[in-house]
Amino acid sequence: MKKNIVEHKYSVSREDRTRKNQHQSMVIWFTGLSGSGKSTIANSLEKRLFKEGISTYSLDGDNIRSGLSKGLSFSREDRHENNRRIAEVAKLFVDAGIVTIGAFISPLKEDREQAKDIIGKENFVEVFVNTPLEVCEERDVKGFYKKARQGEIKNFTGISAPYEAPENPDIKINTEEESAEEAVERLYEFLQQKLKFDE
Ligand SMILES: Nc1ncnc2c1ncn2[C@@H]1O[C@H](COP(=O)(O)OS(=O)(=O)O)[C@@H](OP(=O)(O)O)[C@H]1O
Ligand SMILES: Nc1ncnc2c1ncn2[C@@H]1O[C@H](COP(=O)(O)OP(=O)(O)O)[C@@H](O)[C@H]1O
Repeated sequence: MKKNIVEHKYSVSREDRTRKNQHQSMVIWFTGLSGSGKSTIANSLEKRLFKEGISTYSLDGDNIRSGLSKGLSFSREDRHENNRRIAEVAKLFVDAGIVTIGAFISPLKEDREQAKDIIGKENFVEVFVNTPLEVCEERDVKGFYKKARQGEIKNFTGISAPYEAPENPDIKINTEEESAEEAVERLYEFLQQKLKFDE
């Protein structure tokens, strides 16, 4: 605890909110290259959970970068800070009793480990969207890969900046082999046990 800051104890706890919601809260953190399918699968998963009455919220790289992380670049240091801020916010959402779905490239193992430490490993589900670079580049949904190859975008993940694949993700999805719908169903099944709340 920092000097001159005294922790405030809240009267309503995470446990109270969990009991009210009748499900556990957690962060489902999607990592993968640009265009791998993170946002597509994360969005469908949120819809699926929401339909079942689960309290959810989505955090997405592009959206966070126009607000909370406005002004941050794609340098190693700024990605680190971006991922740290997201993790701190996600931690608050978990405390609020919400299943928080986040989609960020989060390319470095160290930064994802930092996020796990901030949020708590027991509250963290890591989903690796393992779509090969060639496929992401072929899709080129936003035209960024072409620009990165031409040197118009610097530090582009997979082209001129590293992506360190997770070694032990909770779930791995290869979108060449699995449709978004299939991936969502598999994730939904995996989450059933984790969401369970026993009085
Ligand atoms: N240089 C560079 N490298 C990678 N991505 C870039 C870059 N410049 C802009 N973009 C766009 O920013 C989105 C990724 O932001 P994130 O916050 O998820 O990235 S990170 O976790 O901080 O690495 C990413 O979104 P997605 O395509 O949805 O992954 C890109 O659209
Ligand atoms: N099985 C799949 N799962 C997810 N996305 C897929 C799949 N097959 C093709 N796609 C397409 O790949 C693109 C992925 O884009 P997006 O979800 O924005 O990726 P990211 O958020 O990782 O940048 C979308 O155009 C989507 O329709």
